Amino acid sequence: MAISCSVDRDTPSSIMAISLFALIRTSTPSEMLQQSCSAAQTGLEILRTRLLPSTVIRSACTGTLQLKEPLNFWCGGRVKPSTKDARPSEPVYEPATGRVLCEMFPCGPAEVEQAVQSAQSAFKTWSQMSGMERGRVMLEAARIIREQREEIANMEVINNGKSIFEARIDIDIAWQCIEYYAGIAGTLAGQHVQLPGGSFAYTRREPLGVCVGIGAWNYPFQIAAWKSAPALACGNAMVFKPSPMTPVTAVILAEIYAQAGVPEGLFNVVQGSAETGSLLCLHPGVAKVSFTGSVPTGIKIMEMSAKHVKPVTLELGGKSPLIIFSDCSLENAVNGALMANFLSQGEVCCNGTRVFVQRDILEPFLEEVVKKTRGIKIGDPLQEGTRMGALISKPHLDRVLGFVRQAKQQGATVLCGGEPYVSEDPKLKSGYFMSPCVLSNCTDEMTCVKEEIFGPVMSVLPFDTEEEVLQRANNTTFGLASGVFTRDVSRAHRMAAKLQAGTCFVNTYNASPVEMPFGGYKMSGFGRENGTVTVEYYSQLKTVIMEMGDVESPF
Ligand SMILES: NC(=O)c1ccc[n+]([C@@H]2O[C@H](COP(=O)([O-])OP(=O)(O)OC[C@H]3O[C@@H](n4cnc5c(N)ncnc54)[C@H](O)[C@@H]3O)[C@@H](O)[C@H]2O)c1
Ligand SMILES: C[N+](C)(C)CCCC=O
Repeated sequence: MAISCSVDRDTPSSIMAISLFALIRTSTPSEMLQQSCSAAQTGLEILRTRLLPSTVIRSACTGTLQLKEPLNFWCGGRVKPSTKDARPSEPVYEPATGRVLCEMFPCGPAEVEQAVQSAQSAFKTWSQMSGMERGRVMLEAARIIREQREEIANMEVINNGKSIFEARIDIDIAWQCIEYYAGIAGTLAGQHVQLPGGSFAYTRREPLGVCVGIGAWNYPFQIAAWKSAPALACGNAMVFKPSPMTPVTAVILAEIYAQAGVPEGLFNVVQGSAETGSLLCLHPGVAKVSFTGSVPTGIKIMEMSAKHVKPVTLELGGKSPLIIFSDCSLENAVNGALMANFLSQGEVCCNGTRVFVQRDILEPFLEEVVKKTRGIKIGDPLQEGTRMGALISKPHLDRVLGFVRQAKQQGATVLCGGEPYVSEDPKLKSGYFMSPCVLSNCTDEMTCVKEEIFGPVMSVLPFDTEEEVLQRANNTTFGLASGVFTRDVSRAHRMAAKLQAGTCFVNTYNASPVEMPFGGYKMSGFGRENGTVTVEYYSQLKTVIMEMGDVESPF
């Protein structure tokens, strides 16, 4: 650890102006290679950086980091913001402290054009490589992520607010995803079909071209990996737009791909909000849009993509049911309910926030779940013992607290939490923390039971019979995930078959193996991420028909 946390603890009022480049580059800024992009004449300064070996800073402290480096990335390097026609920068906050971490410069039409051109240029090379060749480069990217796991996880924590414990898992899932699709790249193949008279036909699995990825803020690095890994494995290039609230780690992924040896411009990052995202969706040079975010934005993405008949993948929100039968292991069910509600401060799309509990075990369930929820350690997300960090922003925190207030007004009982959490640590006093909340006496009509809260709020609802709970669980426009706790195997399969959701967790919740497809039913979206099926969403099939004889014509 070249600069340790103790430096800051000794001088708590000082801000260590550590640059992100200091974390990941091998040279000083003056030594940095600065080139103009050969792919697109950007007229902007492209800064090519390389990741540091493990002797560099392994961690930064909460409340110390300031990032100065450009966050846009194309033509193989970070791109300095334009001096003319620049859009005003937007502050990016560190959720645990409320401090400004960096400034994000949104991309306008000119920058989006450059990024798309950069991707188009790289696509020409990448799409002509064999799957094995592509897979080898991706394996190297996965290896670098493993090597830089701690640095990337720290960055994720500082930018997103989740605990370091969880961020490490997110980074692991990201490299596993890239490794998985690296393996699949070499297996991509068409089909050969014999036709009459010695003629034959075959299919070619071809890439789509430049794919756009648009991400949400809850899993910034993981979402960038989930979209880029299958896209790149299939031979596509990508322009990725992270959420404006979490712009930091997608750029690190871009640097890692570059260091691993992808062609310059293969994976690009453009920063910005709705305007930048719209420019990407409407760009005629973009072949596909993969979106993760809310339902209302997903609808707009689909509308915009329709203009050029672009295929879309939509990973949207949810209000998933978790159904706990009285024949379950109560201890596992309580742990499952916590996993289903309080990971990443409850900011998880597939969370099982409608917890249906069979009436005869309602009381012991509530007693245990409240006891364990009260024991969740909230605090500095970079501390090892912390299990709940800060929510993403002050407006989002206020919104989540508003849902709790409204639930009380509508008759729910707050059994624990649901309050702003103020840490004794002075540096966290302006952070966006709240205590995890369990609501009882909920009914299906309450807002807290119907709407996605995207915060640490669990609504508990009693039920009596299997038929009744199935009907209530499916009575929603969402369909992302579902969960069942029972020891009855037949019932488990019956429920899994009848629940209208893209995933059903049985006697667990929020497990996320990269081998398994993830995605929604109903308004939670369509298309899938992870698993072999995702190849279908990032490639197209061409049929080639070969006549070996003469052409028989009726004319
Ligand atoms: N199903 C999944 O895999 C999944 C995963 C994570 C989050 N989510 C969902 O995401 C939501 C929370 O994330 P959020 O608040 O960032 O969502 P959001 O819809 O506000 O934004 C998502 C992304 O879309 C961009 N965007 C916003 N308006 C746009 C427009 N008009 N055109 C193009 N891009 C636009 C944003 O800048 C951001 O990058 C929740 O509903 C959650 O359930 C779903
Ligand atoms: C990795 N999890 C926990 C399954 C979350 C997937 C992304 C949803 O927000």
